[in-house]
Amino acid sequence: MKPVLSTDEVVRLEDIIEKEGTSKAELMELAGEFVAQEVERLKPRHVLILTGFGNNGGDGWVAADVLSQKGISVDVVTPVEPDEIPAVLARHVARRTAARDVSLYVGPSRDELSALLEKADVVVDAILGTGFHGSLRSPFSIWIRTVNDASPVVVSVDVPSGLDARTGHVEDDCIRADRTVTMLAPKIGLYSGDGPEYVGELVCGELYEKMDEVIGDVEHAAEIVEPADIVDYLQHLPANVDKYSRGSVLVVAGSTQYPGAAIMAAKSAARAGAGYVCVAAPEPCANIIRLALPSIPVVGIPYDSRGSFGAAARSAVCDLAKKYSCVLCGPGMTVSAGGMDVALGLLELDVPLILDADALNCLAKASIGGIDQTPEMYRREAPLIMTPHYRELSRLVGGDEVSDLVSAIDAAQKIVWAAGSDNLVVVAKGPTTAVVGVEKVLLPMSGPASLATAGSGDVLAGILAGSMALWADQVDIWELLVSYAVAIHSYTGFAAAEEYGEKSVIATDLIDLIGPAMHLAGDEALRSLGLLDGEGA
Ligand SMILES: NC(=O)C1=CN([C@@H]2O[C@H](COP(=O)(O)OP(=O)(O)OC[C@H]3O[C@@H](n4cnc5c(N)ncnc54)[C@H](O)[C@@H]3O)[C@@H](O)[C@H]2O)[C@H](O)CC1
Ligand SMILES: [K+]
Repeated sequence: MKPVLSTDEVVRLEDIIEKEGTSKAELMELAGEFVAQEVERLKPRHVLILTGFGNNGGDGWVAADVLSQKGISVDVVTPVEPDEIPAVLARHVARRTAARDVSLYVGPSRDELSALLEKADVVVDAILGTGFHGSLRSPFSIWIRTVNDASPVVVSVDVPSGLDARTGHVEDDCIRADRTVTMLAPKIGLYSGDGPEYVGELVCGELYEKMDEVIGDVEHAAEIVEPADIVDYLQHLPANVDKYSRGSVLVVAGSTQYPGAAIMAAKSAARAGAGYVCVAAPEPCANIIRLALPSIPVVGIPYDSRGSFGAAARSAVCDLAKKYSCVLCGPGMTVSAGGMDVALGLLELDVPLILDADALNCLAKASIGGIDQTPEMYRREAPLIMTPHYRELSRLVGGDEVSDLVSAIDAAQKIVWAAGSDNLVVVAKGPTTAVVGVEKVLLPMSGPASLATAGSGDVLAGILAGSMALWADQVDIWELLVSYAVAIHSYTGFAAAEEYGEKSVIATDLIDLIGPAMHLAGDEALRSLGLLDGEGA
């Protein structure tokens, strides 16, 4: 797994590295050399480097120096003369570079900048890095707009200028990078909010050769889950399995209004590997589900006047639930008094439980001021996975704004820290999904935008349930198994987009692609471990 840091932790890491004997000036030299190396790979004849007032600019000045010494023609744009640059380290490297064979442009007009952009093969954006917050001031606001209008090939240093590296928020404009070369470790803002839209391809220059020895000394905002990390869950089934040893899932879901959600979740659980799946649904919609899923038994449950779970549903569901390896509750069940009772009843049982969709909305309704204010409601021994999207997550914590990855992680941590259990995981679903446990925040591979379609969450919940049933006995870190399920869901999105077209994917398409998605994930894992060459087995 690859660590992702907050900007505060990057500063702490730099201090630790300095204590170990590598100064910040040396880090800037290494950063600039790394940028130059990445730019050189694009084989430019003419490079334009835009620098700011701070150390991000310093990295750009070093890159200018290195590239010019390699015989590449380099123009450097700076807001002030090198002697007037306020940041000490950046001023030092700017003075040095200015004395070399580079062309300097101090505070160019918009037209002058446009002319420089026109002759550049590659533009290096070293205007603003982790020190940038708030709204853009002149001249950078104008520079950034001019660059984006010209749309050249852009390599951003550390962070695309204009992006707040703490949150991923873009207030005004932001450089649209083709590639972002980030230093030491990726910053959380590159994955949050507007970040993914501007970052382009992300490359990390670790710079410090003994990174492994120091990276554990700082807190990680999150960790990226790589294909090799989930390889354990991609193994073949042992030859001696039977349908019970593969694990069983009870899907507590559906209503007259939404029988389809129960159908999609149950079928996905079966496709994800569970040996036996059963649906418990309000009686009036049970037959529709039976017709759609001939291989899956459906138990009719007492219902209310709207065709949702009714007053007697709790005991019927809980009696059944005890017999399964894992229970998924929520898809399509609507928010009703009976549904609320069912969700609260399942929380009291000693069975691995996934709460999704309306089960979470029921929970939010049953608590005052957020579930984190009443952790006893969900404190339990058996594993509990909650899978809210950002809006459901906001409701769960009493209405806090959840609008991006950073605020989603904060909200999810409130929930898991209140209970303090290793067996509790919140999957904060969004453009970048975070898997949040007490100790770890994992970022599994994100899927394509095609996954943002109605019913996609029901498929994910089913994949998660099927995976839990199959692997429950062998799990060390629940966050990792959950990340595996999220990654498989992402792969179904890529496979479906390829087959049906990006905009045309509907949730039911994803279900039959769960198997192929596992193959894709398996191939990728083996390839990254060096056990598979080329396009696949
Ligand atoms: N961490 C590392 O691995 C290394 C990082 N390096 C680079 O240093 C920058 C961070 O440098 P810093 O000087 O702290 O900040 P910036 O260069 O990002 O910018 C500060 C500069 O920006 C101006 N500014 C701030 N807000 C605004 C605004 N709203 N509008 C306009 N201008 C603004 C302000 O004047 C400040 O002076 C990091 O990103 C890396 O690229 C090192 O090189 C070594 C390794
Ligand atoms: K930058």
